[in-house]
Amino acid sequence: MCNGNRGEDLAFERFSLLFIYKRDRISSVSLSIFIRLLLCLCFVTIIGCTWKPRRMAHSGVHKDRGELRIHENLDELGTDLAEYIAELSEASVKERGVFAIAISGGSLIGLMGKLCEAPYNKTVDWAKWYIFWADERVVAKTHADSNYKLAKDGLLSKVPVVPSHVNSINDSVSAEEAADDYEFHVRQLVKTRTINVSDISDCPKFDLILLGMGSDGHVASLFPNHPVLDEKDEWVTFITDSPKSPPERITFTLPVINSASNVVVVVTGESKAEAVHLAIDDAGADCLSLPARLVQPTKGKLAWFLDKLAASKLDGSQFSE
Ligand SMILES: O=C1O[C@H](COP(=O)(O)O)[C@@H](O)[C@H](O)[C@H]1O
Repeated sequence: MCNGNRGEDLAFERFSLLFIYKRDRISSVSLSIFIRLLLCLCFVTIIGCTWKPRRMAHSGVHKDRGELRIHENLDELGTDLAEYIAELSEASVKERGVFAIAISGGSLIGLMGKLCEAPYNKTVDWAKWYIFWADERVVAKTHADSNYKLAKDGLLSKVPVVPSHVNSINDSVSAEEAADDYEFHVRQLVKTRTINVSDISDCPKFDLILLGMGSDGHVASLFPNHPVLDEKDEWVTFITDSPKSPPERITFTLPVINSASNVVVVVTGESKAEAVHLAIDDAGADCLSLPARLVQPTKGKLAWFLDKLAASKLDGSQFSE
């Protein structure tokens, strides 16, 4: 009898312990679920409060002229452009360990200004950037017309790029020599694959070439009806008769521009709306030789960053959302 009671007591004790264990386990599981739900809620609330929708007036893909990103105003264009460049930089650094970017002069530099601000000034891997110029005016680097000076004052001096990665032209020689010298320099960096090489020619394949466009449709220093538009062999050429001052310039040629992995053309303002229309829409035979229209990356991606004014003469029917 005595043993029977002891056995029942033990069984009851075990059952109670099991019950307490299960109850505690169930309550710790529900506590952890509750905490997770609470954290999710906090996260969603924080994101909800800080996220500002990127306002693009219109965005879509043109049937054969690349991606169109049309913005309400310059501020929104600048925000989108900074994010776009930062994403390309990250992808390129991940894939190749470096980011070889060629920039232009003019209004483009001001529109890249948000790259010097948070978060990009901290999050972009600036040490991996190798900077080149798609075109340069052959003037001293201290001259107000210098594309290098423009970029240095407006961008490069504000972010931690490595000075030896800034590949500017030799400004103490003639335009012809400066072009030869720059091409030689680019060739050395293609050999070491700091600049990638095209899969279908021996051309350099820049990770990104950023272009502006003049109201005459010029890009880099490739002006309408100029013989350098036909240059097929040189990577970098020169002109001494630029219709826009200063007359002496060096410029990447079309084969180099069209070999890039990414080409971005940034155009703003009503005065350029007609040239944008000719560069993008099917606007007859006249537009076919416009320099901006000759920008057609063979394998790379082309994107247009426009404000509403520059896009105001576009034929909307030619691109899809
Ligand atoms: O002369 C030049 O002009 C174009 C366009 O300049 P913008 O001020 O009208 O945007 C520029 O992209 C190029 O680099 C520059 O040399």
